[in-house]
Formats: sequence, C-alpha cells, structure tokens
Amino acid sequence: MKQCTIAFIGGGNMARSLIGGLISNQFTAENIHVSDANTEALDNLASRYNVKTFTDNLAAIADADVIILAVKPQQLQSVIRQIAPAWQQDKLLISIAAGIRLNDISRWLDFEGAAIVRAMPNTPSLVQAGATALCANDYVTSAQHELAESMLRAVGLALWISDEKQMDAVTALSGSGPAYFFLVLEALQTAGMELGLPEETARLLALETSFGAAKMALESDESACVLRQRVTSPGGTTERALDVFEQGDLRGLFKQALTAAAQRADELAEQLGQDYD
Ligand SMILES: NC(=O)C1=CN([C@@H]2O[C@H](COP(=O)(O)OP(=O)(O)OC[C@H]3O[C@@H](n4cnc5c(N)ncnc54)[C@H](OP(=O)(O)O)[C@@H]3O)[C@@H](O)[C@H]2O)C=CC1
Ligand SMILES: O=C(O)[C@@H]1CCC=N1
Repeated sequence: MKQCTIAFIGGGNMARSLIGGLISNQFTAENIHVSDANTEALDNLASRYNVKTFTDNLAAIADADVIILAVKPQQLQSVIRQIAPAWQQDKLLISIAAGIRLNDISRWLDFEGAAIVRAMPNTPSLVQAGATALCANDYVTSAQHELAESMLRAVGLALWISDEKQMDAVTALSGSGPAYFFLVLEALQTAGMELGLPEETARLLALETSFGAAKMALESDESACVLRQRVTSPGGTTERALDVFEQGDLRGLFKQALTAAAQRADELAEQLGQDYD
C-alpha cells in the first residue's frame, strides 16, 4: 500500500481496530495521527501502537492525506464544521459513521469539489478479518479510490457499492454483524456449560466451531445451505437442534434484527442530517 499520512478523528473502538489492523499489516505508525477528546484513549493508542496523538483535531489533520472520521454520528457535524476551514482540495475525507450520508457530510464541509468516501468497516479489522463496504462521491479521483480501497483491504475485505442507499443494509449486516456472532458465541458457551461442560472447554469448542464453520464456508464452492445439510444426518442430532431453531423462527428473527438496525441507521441520518437528494 502507498504510504500516506492518515489522521483519525476519534480514537475509540472502531478507530482502534483499524489502526491495529493497519499496523499489523506494515503500515508505518508515524504516518498515523489520532485525535481524540479523551486523553486516556490517546495514551493507550500511543503506548500500544506508537501512533502520533493529538487533542487538537486541526493539528491532527494538518499534513494528512486521508482523514478518517471515527466519531459517533452525533458528533460528526460539529467535527466536520470544525475542520472545514482547514480543508484542502487534495485531501480525502472518509466517514465511517453509521447512517450519515455523503450529501450531509459534503454540506457540512462546505468545500466545493471535496472528495468524500463513506465506509462501513467492522471491528475484526483489528485481526485483518474485517469486512468493509465503501461508496464515494463524484469528486473522488481514481487514485483516491485506490488509496481508500487499499487501506481498507489491508484490514480485510473491501467492496465498493454504487448505490449509497445500500449502506444502511451493509451497516445492519456486516457493520453490526460481529456483535451477532459474539452473542451466538456467548449463547453456545452458556448452553454447553448448562449441559455439563467445563467453562473453558465450552468456550474453546464454541470458538473453534464458529471459526471452522466460517473458514469452511469461505473456502468451499458450496453454499451455506449445502454445508449445513452435510452436517445434518437424517434422524440425527443436528436435525433435532435445527428443528428447534426453525420453530423459534431464527430466520425471521434475523430479518427483524437487521431491519431494526437498518432503520436505526436511517433514523440517525434523518435526525442528524437530511434526506437523500
Ligand atoms: N464500533 C463499531 O463496531 C463500528 C463503529 N462504526 C462507526 O464508527 C464511529 C465510532 O464508533 P466507535 O469507535 O464505536 O465509538 P467510540 O465512542 O468508541 O469512539 C469515538 C471516539 O471519539 C471521541 N470524540 C468525541 N468527540 C470528539 C471530537 N470532537 N473530536 C475528537 N474525538 C472525539 C470519543 O471520546 P469520548 O468517549 O470522550 O466522547 C471517543 O473516544 C461511529 O460513527 C460508528 O457509527 C462503524 C463501524 C463499526
Ligand atoms: O452500533 C453502531 O451504531 C455501530 C455502527 C455499526 C457497528 N457499530
């Protein structure tokens, strides 16, 4: 990846995952600036990753090529308005905030021709197993497209979407998605323990099973449906368990959950910004 200077505004959970993943993938720490209101978060990042830290957002972005906005959606407008007077044509702005749309970001930045990308990464970026979707406004050059993609590809899968409206679905699926799998892990471990397994045994079996299933699905030409059927012997144990999931409408629950997450992203955009033009 071309070494540019990246400034993160907001050094919380998601920024930490991206920074950790970039540094593990040979990105130079001194080319990473992080600015945050919380000095404890900054000290942790500096001692762990040796990145340059700032409490002044304008100082953090001064000589940065790419600025990644990693503050909560509710803080996005004030941060953008704060950095707007220092904006320069050759900088690339990447927002990872849930919901908030390119048009609103552009309006708040108020800089003719500003190159802006919306990205929705997820926390497994920390271990280079992230999944990110990106969309760009019309001012993003092909070099900036490549730069944004290569940065996010350094921490996992990076996919472009052409219709920004799909970003809320992406947020519901892969942005929030790691939490769903962590919930499943917790539930598997607890159920295993309730069936008599020691805690550590249940934890390890749940973890390796999840990892194995994902790795197998990734490496296989077969669909998840076919792979599931291969585990399910007629009249066997899996069939009984899957019947319980189907009776409890697990698929319907996932649909409701993702719909609720996507609606929340849309709500955030409505509350904090404006509608699509
Ligand atoms: N967490 C995740 O899995 C994902 C999150 N996102 C998006 O990433 C963004 C950040 O989320 P997350 O990392 O979880 O949130 P965090 O709250 O963990 O991180 C945000 C950080 O920004 C700091 N901050 C607040 N105001 C300012 C400011 N004016 N200038 C600089 N820093 C400031 C906060 O400090 P303080 O705590 O003191 O307010 C906090 O440390 C959100 O918009 C979210 O939608 C996207 C994909 C996945
Ligand atoms: O929960 C949230 O709002 C953020 C966005 C996607 C994951 N975390």
